[in-house]
Order: sequence, then C-alpha cells, then structure tokens
Amino acid sequence: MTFYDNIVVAPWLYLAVALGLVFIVSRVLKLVNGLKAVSWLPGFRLPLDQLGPPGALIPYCWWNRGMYLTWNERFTFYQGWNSETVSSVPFLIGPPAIYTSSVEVARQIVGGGPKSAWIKTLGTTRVTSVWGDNVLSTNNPEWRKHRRILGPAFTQTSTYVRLWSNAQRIYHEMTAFEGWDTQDEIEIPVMQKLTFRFALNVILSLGFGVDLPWDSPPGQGDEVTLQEALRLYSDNVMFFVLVPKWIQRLPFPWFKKMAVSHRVISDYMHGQVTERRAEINGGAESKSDVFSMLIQASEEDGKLSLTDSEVIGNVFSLLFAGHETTAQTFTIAIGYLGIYPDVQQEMYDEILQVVGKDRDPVYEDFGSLQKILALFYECVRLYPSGYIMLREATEDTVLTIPNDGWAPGTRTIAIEKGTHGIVDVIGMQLNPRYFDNPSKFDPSRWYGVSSDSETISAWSIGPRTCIGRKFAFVEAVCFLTLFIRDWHVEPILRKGESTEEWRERVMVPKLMLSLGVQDVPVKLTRRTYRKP
Ligand code: HEM
Repeated sequence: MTFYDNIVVAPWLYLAVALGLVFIVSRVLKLVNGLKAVSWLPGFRLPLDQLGPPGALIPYCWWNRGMYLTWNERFTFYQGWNSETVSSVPFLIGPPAIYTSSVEVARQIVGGGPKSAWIKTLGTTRVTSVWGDNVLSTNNPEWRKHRRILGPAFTQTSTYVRLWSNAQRIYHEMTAFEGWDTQDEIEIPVMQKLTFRFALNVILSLGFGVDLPWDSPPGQGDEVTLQEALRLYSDNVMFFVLVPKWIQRLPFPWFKKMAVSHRVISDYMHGQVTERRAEINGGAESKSDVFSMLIQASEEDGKLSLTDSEVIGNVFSLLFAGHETTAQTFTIAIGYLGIYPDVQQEMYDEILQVVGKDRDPVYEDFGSLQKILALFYECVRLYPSGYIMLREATEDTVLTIPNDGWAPGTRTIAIEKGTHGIVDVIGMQLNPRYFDNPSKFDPSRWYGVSSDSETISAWSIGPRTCIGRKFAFVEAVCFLTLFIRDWHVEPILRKGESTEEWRERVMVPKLMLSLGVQDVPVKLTRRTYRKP
C-alpha cells in the first residue's frame, strides 16, 4: 500500500475541480470567441467589460482600467497599440468591444442612417428613458419620429433669440442674488455650484417654460416645491436612473424626499400636458417653450403624434443632455481663463471691440464673438463633456479602419453581432491627425473654423449629431461674454501653490454621466464700473 492510497478525496472536491475546469474552459472559449468577433484586432484583454458594471465602477488599477481608461491613457492608449482603433475582449464578464479615436470609424458607428447595424445599447436606452421614450433613448425607426418632431424647435431663429435674452436675464439674477452686484472682489470656492444652477435655469425656461427664481425658497416641512423638486431631480439624476425602484422606496428620509420630488414633477408635467393640449385645441396661442412646441407639433401632425409620456420624455431628454454638459464646460472655461491671463485678455478685447462697455450683448452679436465661441470649442475639445458614445452591432457587419502605424490607407475588418462600438471622444479630440499639438490649450486653433465643420466632432457627427449643438454655442457665448466683460478671473491658490500646481490639482476629471473637473475655486475682480 502506498502513501497515496491512504488519501481520501472528498467527492465535493472532485465536483469543485470539475466545475473549476468547466469554468476555465468556458472563459477561454469566451476569450477566443470575443477575439473572433473583433477579427483579432489588437487590444487589451482584461477580466471585465470596462464600461458596464462592475468593471466601470472599480477604480483604475493594473487589472481593471474602468471608466477612467480613456482619460488616464489619453496620450498612450492608441500609441501603445500603434492603431487608432483597438479592441477590448473581456474574458470573465462583458461583450467584446472596439474603441476608436478615428472620426472615419466614428462616422460608421454613430453616424449611420436607417440601415446602420449599430444601435444604442439597452443600458443607454434604460438610463435615458426614465420619463418616457425620447430622441435620446430610441433607435430607428422611432428615433426618426422624435427627431423630426423635436427638430423644428432647434432650427428656428426665435428659439435662439429667446435663449439669449433668457440666459442674460438669468445671469443678471445670479449676480444680484449672489451679491456680486455690490462687490468688487468675490471669492467663489466651487464655481460649479453657480454654473450648474445657471444652465439648469436656462434649460428649464427654454425647455419646460418654467422660470425658476435664482434663490427659490424651500418647501415647508415635508412639502417639496416644484422648483426644489426639479433642482433635486437634476442634481441626483443618477439616483433615479441607476438605483433599483425597490431601493428607492425604502423608508429613509432622503429617499422619501426624492420620491416626493418625483411625484411633484410627474403631477406638474402631466397637468401641463393636459392643459397645453386643451389650450392648443381650443385655439389659444401656444407658448413658445419646447414643451408647447412638441405638443403643438404632435397635435398638428397625426403621423408624428407623441403620447403624453413621450412629450415628457423628450422635454426631460433636454434637461438630461443639455444642462450638465454645458455647465461642466462653462466651469472648465473659467478655470482656463484663470490659468491663461493672456487668453483672458484676448477674449476681453474681442468683447470690447464687438459689444463695448455701454450696453449688454444681444443675439445679433453672436456671429461676431468668434473668439469666445473658439474658447468654448477648445474647452469641449480638451474636456469633452459627452466623452463616450456607445453602440452595439445588431448584426454581423464590417468596419473600414485606418491602417496600423498611421500608414496611409485603410483596411476592412469583420465585426460580429453583439460587439460594442465605443467612440472615444477624448481620444478623437486628442488625435494628432486632426489637431496639431493636441494637448495644448489654444483657442486660436478654432479661429475661422465654420460652426458646421466636422472638426467639431465632440458633438457627434452625422444625422444623430447633438440636436442642442447650436443651443450650447449660443448659451455659451452669451454667458461667457457677460462673465468676461464684467469679471477678471484668477485661480484661488493654496499657500505656496503655483498656477501650474493649481491646474494639476483642480483640472482633474470627474467622470459621471458627463465629464467635468474637481471643484474650481476662483477669485473674481470687477472690471466694469459698479453703479453706486
Ligand atoms: C457642451 C455641450 C454639449 C455637448 C458636448 C454635447 C454632446 C453630445 C453628444 C456627443 C451627443 C451624441 C450622443 C450619442 O449619440 O451617443 C449628443 C446628443 C444629444 N444632445 Fe448634446 N451636447 C451638448 C449640449 C446639448 C444641449 C444644450 C442640448 C439641449 C438643449 C443637447 C441635447 C442633445 C440631445 C437631445 C441629443 C440626442 C440627439 C439624438 O440622438 O438625435 N445637448 N450631445
């Protein structure tokens, strides 16, 4: 009898080893199938999908790059693979994916027409359709209906004239309520608090027809006012979108407040739809916000009619897509103005030349304030608030990609159904093929570039490009012109800190639904004469 004959192996151990082997084989097969799905395109092989849970939520480390991958590796990622398009094939959880920093490949993934194989993923759709199907959440053919009905609100000059005057009014409300009008020097610890409120009030006024006072009082006791509810909702949109409904119903005081906010908004929105439909059918003149325009359009055109929840869904899609994105970029622009006093002076000089000191800017000045617009483009280029565009192939398809090593020409690769297509907007905006010295902050690179140029790809390209692109341009030029005209910006430095160190501390990205930076602390000094 040998030593080994005395060892008794428990049956469960056989089972565990067998299951372990089956698991390993299944993961190897998953990896091989994933590699086939992307035509063995070079790239990284990590355990998890980097954009879905749990991979996206795990901090950046050697075995998981997560959401921060495209930012943290923005100067090395594509260079490392010697290609503008690379693959990600997870071997534990998640679908195979293609990451691209090429506009030509992006056009095939996000710019496709009705026959495109690429659609928005189920996850993206779920996140953006909490209030009802809408232009942001749907795919063809429903998307065409939403886009056609929402489109006219974004092509009429009257929308932009109203946008300008409302943004101007809200800016003046902000300076009055915040006490800036009576001070010559102001320290602002977190610039985001103001830019977010500004952008929210602008979109609520233009989109919902709700004019929020800058400093609306809170409700009494358990009561939540509409203003408060809208603010709470927009500040905590991720809670409503990502937290399962049964958790939202747990009896914690803050959860209850969120539930009440949701109800207050829902009652208001449904009441408004009924009221506005009745007004329009009764022959009353329709209000001029997007909300009423949607109801009017859907009442007029039977083929394009929207249900109540689709109207509300579309109005909310504007809140969702058009508030945080612009607010983040305004904050970044203010941060950059503080870091680059020469650029700030150049912007101020343009404002003096176009608007002067004695009047407020008007919408007619928009076309002449080219440097301010260029500043906005440059901030979105370096910190694209919509930093990822995610799609899924619904059938086997092909992609034509640039040759490796930045050699001239292209090659075609087969992509299998189920593969994710990730347009890496950060990578695209730093691609040296499109931008000289791409890491340099230089608004002048945009001087003379037409506002419909495809170089401005951070708002997407093709028929599904951002519907609020011009809206963002107009709002930005109005806000930044008023702001730079009135205030000189400096960073608030810590003791012994240099501006460069401030930049390294503050202009560090924070990724959520959109890309922003850490809290931006700035000091403002009045440029203009203060009325006594
Ligand atoms: C800095 C400002 C902004 C940036 C960088 C930005 C960027 C983008 C990007 C990249 C997309 C495409 C997303 C995708 O296809 O996956 C998009 C779509 C969209 N954006 Fe914007 N956006 C901005 C401001 C706005 C504003 C102000 C509004 C509304 C007033 C808005 C409304 C929308 C809507 C509704 C869509 C969906 C369009 C469709 O699918 O047909 N955006 N935006």
